[in-house]
Amino acid sequence: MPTQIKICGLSMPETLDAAVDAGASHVGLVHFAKSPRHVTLDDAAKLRRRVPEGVKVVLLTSALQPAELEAAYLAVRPDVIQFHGNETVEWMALVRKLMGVETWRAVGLKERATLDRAQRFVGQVDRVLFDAPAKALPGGNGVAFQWEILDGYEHPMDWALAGGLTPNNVGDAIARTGAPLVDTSSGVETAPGVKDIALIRAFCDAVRAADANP
Ligand SMILES: O=C(O)c1ccccc1N[C@@H]1O[C@H](COP(=O)(O)O)[C@@H](O)[C@H]1O
Repeated sequence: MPTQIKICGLSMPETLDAAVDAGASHVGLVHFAKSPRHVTLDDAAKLRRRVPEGVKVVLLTSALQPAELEAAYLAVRPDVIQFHGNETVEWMALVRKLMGVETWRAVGLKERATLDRAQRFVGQVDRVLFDAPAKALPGGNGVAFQWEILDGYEHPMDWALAGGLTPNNVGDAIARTGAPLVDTSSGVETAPGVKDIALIRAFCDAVRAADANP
C-alpha cells in the first residue's frame, strides 16, 4: 500500500488544490486560534467544499468545549477530527461514536514509555499521530522527534508520523520507521502559515520515490 500523505495547515484555495493535485490522501485544516494556520469555521467550510471525493479532510482542534466541537463538526463536516489538547480517552471515544467521524490523537514522543502509555488509545480512537513533544504550540513546530524511539515497536493500531517532516527528510523517515502515513505542515512552508506549492509537490514526490525504492 502506498504511503499516505497528509498536508496539514492549508488555509488558501490554491495550496489546498495543489495538495490534492500532488496526490495527498489527507488535507488538514487547523481550527486553533493560537496557530498561524488557524482558519475560521466559515473558511474551513469553504475549503472543505473544494476537496474531491477520495481525499479525506482532517479538522485539527485543541481542547474545544463540547458545544464548540459540535459546531465545528457541523460547519465543516470533516472526515477526521485530530485532537491535540487535553481531551480524555472517553471523550474522544464518545465523539467518534456520536458523530460517526474518524478520530486521531496526537502523541508527543520523547521516550519509549510514551509508546506504552499510548496503548490506552487502542480501540478508542482510529489512529495515533506520533509527533515531537509540544512546545509553544501543541504541534506544527517543525521539530522532529528521535525516530529510533519507534525501532522494533509493533504498532497495535493505525498510526502516522509527524513532526519536522520535509521533502528532504521524509524518504529517510519512511525508510527508518515504515510509517503508513506521513504528515507535514511547516516543512512545506516558506514562513509560518505560508504554504508553498513547489514544496508541497516536492514532498509528495519524495514520498512516492521512497515507496518506489524501499
Ligand atoms: O499546524 C499547526 O499550527 C498546529 C497547531 C496546533 C497543533 C498541531 C498543529 N499541527 C500539527 O502538527 C504536525 C507537525 O507539524 P510540523 O510538520 O512539525 O510543522 C502537523 O503535521 C499537524 O498535524
